Amino acid sequence: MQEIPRLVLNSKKDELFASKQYPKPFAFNAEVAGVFDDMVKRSIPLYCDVTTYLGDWALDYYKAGSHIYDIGCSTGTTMIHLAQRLEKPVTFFGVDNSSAMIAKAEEKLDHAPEQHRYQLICDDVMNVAISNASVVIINYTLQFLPITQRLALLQKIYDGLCPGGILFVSEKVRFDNPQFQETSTKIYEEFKERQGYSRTEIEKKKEALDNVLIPFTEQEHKDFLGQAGFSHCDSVMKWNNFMSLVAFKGYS
Ligand SMILES: Nc1ncnc2c1ncn2[C@@H]1O[C@H](C[S@+](CC[C@H]([NH3+])C(=O)[O-])CC(=O)[O-])[C@@H](O)[C@H]1O
Ligand SMILES: O=C(O)C(=O)Cc1ccccc1
Repeated sequence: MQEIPRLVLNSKKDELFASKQYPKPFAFNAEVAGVFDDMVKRSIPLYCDVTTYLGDWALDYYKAGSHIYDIGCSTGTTMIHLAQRLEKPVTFFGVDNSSAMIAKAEEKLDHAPEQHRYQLICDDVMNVAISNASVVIINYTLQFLPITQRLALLQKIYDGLCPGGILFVSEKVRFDNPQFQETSTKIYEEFKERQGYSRTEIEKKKEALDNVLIPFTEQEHKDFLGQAGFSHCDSVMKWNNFMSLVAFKGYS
């Protein structure tokens, strides 16, 4: 059994929405990149657990010499974590359209293990070719893409995966039932308060994210993954309104 390394998280404290100047609408600019590691750790329930857990899945499905894509790689936390755990050599592709995030990822990858190759691509994922992939990760990123692009992206990922490869998807999700949606929102906001965010910070970020982060329901994710061609998919982790799914590309 493998020891799990600690995640490399190093940013300033996120106090963006406590200040007068904050990104509205929300954008992945230099200010956000500068506090991002703290922001995700305190805003996404089980963020560290999900990241180490996807490593457990990757270990079972990755192939030597294949490509591993992290779509919406932000500051490179997932890539460096995987790189530390995968022994056979692979090529990592970190894709993000925020130059501020890519700059942070470059710094983090300075200390990455040497058996792998790393390529950071600063571009919209819709412009990036995907090929020879054994594992593709898209964590908390599909939710920021225009809904009209989401199926096309999943199809492109499917086409770029080798048979037997997996896609690991994590997202904030919405509940169909309005009462469940209301309760889960309340529970999520209490989670944020326990993480040290004030009511004002929570409200201001919520406004900034309106129409920027558009969550699907669990069923919508499963439908889209099926339509994209995946032979099966399942939810593998869920906390209230955040979840992870794994989709498998079959051999036929
Ligand atoms: N069209 C796009 N093309 C490329 N990148 C994009 C696009 N839209 C948004 N992004 C990028 O997707 C990332 C989403 S954050 C991912 C966290 C990471 N996965 C993590 O597990 O640490 C999630 C969050 O902040 O909630 C940002 O860095 C955007 O710049
Ligand atoms: O959905 C929210 O309210 C969040 O705060 C999630 C989030 C985390 C990091 C960047 C953007 C959104």
